[in-house]
Amino acid sequence: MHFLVSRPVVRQLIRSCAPGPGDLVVELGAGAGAITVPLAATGARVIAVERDPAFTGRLRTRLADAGNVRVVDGDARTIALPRKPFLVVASIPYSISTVLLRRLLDPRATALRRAALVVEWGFARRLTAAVPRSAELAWWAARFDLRLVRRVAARCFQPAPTVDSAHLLIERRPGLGGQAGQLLRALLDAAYGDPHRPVLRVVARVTGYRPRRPLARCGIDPVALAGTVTARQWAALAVELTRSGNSQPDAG
Ligand SMILES: C[S@@+](CC[C@H](N)C(=O)[O-])C[C@H]1O[C@@H](n2cnc3c(N)ncnc32)[C@H](O)[C@@H]1O
Repeated sequence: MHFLVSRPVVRQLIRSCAPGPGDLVVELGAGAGAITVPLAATGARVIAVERDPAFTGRLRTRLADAGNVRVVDGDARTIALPRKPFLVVASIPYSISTVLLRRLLDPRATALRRAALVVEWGFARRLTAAVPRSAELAWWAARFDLRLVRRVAARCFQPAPTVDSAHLLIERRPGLGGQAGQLLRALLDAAYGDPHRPVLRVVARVTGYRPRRPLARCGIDPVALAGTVTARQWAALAVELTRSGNSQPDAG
């Protein structure tokens, strides 16, 4: 494991997520508390999850006076996540990054609002590609704004990893719950199932008609291939079609 030793990186990470009193923040993989301690100082309610009992013991001692932190012995891959809105600030183990992102971003009913994460650089690049390479990544990137804030050099950790990391900021996009979310899923499944077909035709298969105007409003060229549409454009299209009541197969 690689532990953060750069205070500026920790400060920037926490600041980007902007937790404060009244917020619930989950930290996944708290280690010795490099993030947990300054996180507690924001006044937010903190749940610090760590599976190594040697760390959780030390953390409880270190944070004995902080009434707003709960240290939880548990596995971040399986522990129950809050049902009410929450934030995540964490430097997550590289080896379980996909599992954790899946847990946070996949479920339709996820209560995640915002997350500031330190992840492996290449992983962050894949997540933040304008045109995601799979339907799963597109689902994440369309419902959440995934932003690579900055590179975090290997020397900011101890022991230093062989690759650099990245500060990743995740923010939920508004308007993609309920019907819009359902439509988005259908659009992405259709597009990633047939990425070499013109987007107008792929979308028409889902909506039952050719929505030229909504596509234009979202800056999508109707003859572009479905596999070249950006996550941001898919998000805008799902919202636009839902807003204009044109998402049903028999509309238009
Ligand atoms: C990359 S270190 C980060 C530690 C600390 N947050 C820091 O920045 O210095 C990851 C931490 O996650 C813990 N960890 C690894 N796998 C875990 C899992 N499945 N569930 C909970 N914690 C885990 C490790 O014990 C380690 O303390």
